[in-house]
Amino acid sequence: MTFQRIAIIGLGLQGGSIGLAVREYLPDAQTTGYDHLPETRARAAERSLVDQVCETAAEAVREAELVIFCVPPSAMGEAARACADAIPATALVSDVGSSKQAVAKALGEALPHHTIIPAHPVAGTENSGPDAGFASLFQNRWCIVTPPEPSNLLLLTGLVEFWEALGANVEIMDAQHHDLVLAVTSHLPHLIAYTIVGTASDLEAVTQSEVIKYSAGGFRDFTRIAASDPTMWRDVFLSNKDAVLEMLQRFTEDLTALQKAIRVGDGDTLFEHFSRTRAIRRSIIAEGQDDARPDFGRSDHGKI
Ligand SMILES: NC(=O)c1ccc[n+]([C@@H]2O[C@H](COP(=O)([O-])OP(=O)(O)OC[C@H]3O[C@@H](n4cnc5c(N)ncnc54)[C@H](O)[C@@H]3O)[C@@H](O)[C@H]2O)c1
Ligand SMILES: O=C(O)C(=O)C[C@]1(C(=O)O)C=C[C@@H](O)C=C1
Repeated sequence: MTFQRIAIIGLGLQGGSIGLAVREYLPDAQTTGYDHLPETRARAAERSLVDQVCETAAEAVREAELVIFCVPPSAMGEAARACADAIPATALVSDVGSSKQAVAKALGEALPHHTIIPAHPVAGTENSGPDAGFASLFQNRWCIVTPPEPSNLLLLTGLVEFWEALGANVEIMDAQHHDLVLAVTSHLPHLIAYTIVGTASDLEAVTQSEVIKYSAGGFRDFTRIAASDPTMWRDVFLSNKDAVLEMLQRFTEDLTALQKAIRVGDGDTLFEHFSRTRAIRRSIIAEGQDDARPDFGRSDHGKI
C-alpha cells in the first residue's frame, strides 16, 4: 500500500528531512506536521517542511494513514499520548528513534490499540532543529525496520516501500539486535567523541585556543560528532543503556590491550591492529556505503 497522508510529529532534522523528501520523491502524498515549539512550527512553515504545519498534534494526525514520531527518544511516549485519541484506528504508527526497544515500549504503552512498526533511518548529521533537514538525507543510507511479531504484512510492506521511495535501503531486524549493533556502530563512537573532545579541552597543559587552532586533523572529525544534539544523545545512552554498557566494556578491554602494546613497545600488535582497521575502512568505501550527504546541512566532511 502507498501512504497518501503522512503526519510528522517533531519537525527537526529527521522530521524536516522526511517532509522535504516526501515532497521530492512522493509528490502525490500530502504531509501534515506538528512540533511542540511554536518557533519551530513557524520556521517549519517558512521552509515548507510539510504541506501543512498544524497548531496541535491531534490536528496533524487526524486524517493520517502514516504517523511518524520524530522526537527525541524520551519524548516519544508523551508525544504519542498527546494525539492518541486523534490517530485513526487504521493508521500505521512509526518513528525514527535511534534506539528501538525502549522507544517501541513507550509507543506501545501510549498507543495500545494501534499498529506500531518502529524504524530507524541510519542517516543524520550533527545538526538539529527545523533548519537542519534536507531532502536527500536518506539517499543510499540504511533504514532499519524492527517490526514486532506478528506484524501486519500489508502495513509493513507499505512502510518498507515508503523508506525505499525516500532513497533508503531497508533492512528488517529484531529490535534487540538493532540496539546491540547500533550500540557499537553509532552510540559508542559518539560517546568516544564526546569524551575525547571534553578531555582535550580539560587538559591544563593544552589551552582551549590551542584545541581550536590545531583541530584541523583527526581531532576535527571528533569535534563534528561531539557537536551532536545533547538532548538526543542523553536520551540515546539512557534508552540503550544495557547494550552501550556491554559494548563499552569490550571497548575498554581492547583499549587496554593497545595501551599495553604501546607501553611494552609491541609494534607488531599495533601494526596488525591498524592494518585490520584500515582494511575495514577500505571495504566500506568499496561497497559504496560512504557518505552520500551533500555539503548542505553540514559543517564539514569529518567522519570517524
Ligand atoms: N540526528 C540524527 O543523526 C538522527 C539520526 C537517526 C535518527 N534520529 C532520531 O530521530 C529523532 C529526532 O531526532 P532529530 O535529530 O530530528 O532531533 P531534532 O532536535 O532536530 O528534532 C526533534 C524535534 O522534536 C520536537 N519535540 C520534542 N518533544 C516533542 C513533543 N513532545 N511533541 C512534539 N515535538 C517535540 C523538538 O522541538 C524538535 O524540533 C530522535 O529520536 C533521534 O534518536 C536522529
Ligand atoms: O553522521 C552523523 O552525524 C551521525 O551521527 C548519524 C548517525 C550515526 O551515528 O551514524 C547518528 C545517529 C543515528 O541514529 C543515525 C545516524
